[in-house]
Amino acid sequence: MGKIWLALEIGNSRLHWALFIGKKLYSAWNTHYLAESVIQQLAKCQTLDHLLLAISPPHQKISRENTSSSPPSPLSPPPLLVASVVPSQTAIWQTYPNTRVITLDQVSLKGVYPTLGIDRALALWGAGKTWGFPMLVIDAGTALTFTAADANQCLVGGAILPGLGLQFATLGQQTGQLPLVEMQNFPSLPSRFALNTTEAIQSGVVYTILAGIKDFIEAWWQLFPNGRIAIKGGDRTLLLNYLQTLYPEIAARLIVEQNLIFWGMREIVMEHKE
Ligand SMILES: Nc1ncnc2c1ncn2[C@@H]1O[C@H](COP(=O)(O)OP(=O)(O)O)[C@@H](O)[C@H]1O
Ligand SMILES: CC(C)(COP(=O)(O)O)[C@@H](O)C(=O)NCCC(=O)O
Ligand SMILES: [K+]
Repeated sequence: MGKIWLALEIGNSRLHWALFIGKKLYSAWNTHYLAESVIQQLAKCQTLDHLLLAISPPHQKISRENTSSSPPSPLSPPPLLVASVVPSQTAIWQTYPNTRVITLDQVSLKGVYPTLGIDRALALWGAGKTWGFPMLVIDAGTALTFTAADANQCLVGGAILPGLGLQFATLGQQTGQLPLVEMQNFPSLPSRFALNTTEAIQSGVVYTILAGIKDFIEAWWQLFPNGRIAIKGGDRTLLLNYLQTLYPEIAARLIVEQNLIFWGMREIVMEHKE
């Protein structure tokens, strides 16, 4: 049985977790940020199951059937590999006794610039190494990002804009009269020319994000006709459903994979295998 390790992607909205056993991704899940007190407790967990319980989302216990019949041996804290774009959170996670923060210099992507988000670099690296370069990654997260690399695994570049949730939140919070629109997983698209405020907000945000995605994808295919595209992030399913309605030929060519960053982290672990 391979070495157990935990991967943690710290995004601006929430935490994304993965439990690896060797190079096998065993389980992946999301949680809110954890309180500092909870993080300090993690170091005291005596078994893996206790640790997993502490970092499980409410009502969903992440566990690993004990393959061994023997009682769980006292746990030395498993390695925790952290990729974070939230410096204040990164600092808190340093208190965990066996933390390894992944930094841009550890990602073998070429041509990166110093402030490139580690999440963008790792997702692109994970997608490219899994499905091949040239690769464009769309991350529908707190921010919606486009990040691309060419056939030589060299950064082509990308773009950053407010994600779906951020756009709705900004309209609701920064205006006097607009409601805070929650985007449940609406099966149907709003009317483009809406006749009520809520639908007008949905239309404005959704159609422009979809048009932007289409525009960047067409520009990508102009540059790299055989370029691949992968999409991750909390809004990926919602946006994919809409793309399937509006631009089915584009939707059909998207690789939908939430765990791109974890594939990128695994590449790094395997590259540096002692
Ligand atoms: N359970 C959820 N909690 C938070 N955001 C969610 C959730 N489900 C979907 N989302 C959507 O996903 C977006 C956050 O995407 P995610 O990839 O989780 O963020 P990040 O990696 O930036 O923290 C939010 O803007 C929101 O629209
Ligand atoms: C753009 C991001 C905030 C996206 O993060 P997320 O939406 O996943 O929380 C993150 O990639 C970041 O902090 N980037 C640094 C700037 C750059 O990539 O150029
Ligand atoms: K993200």
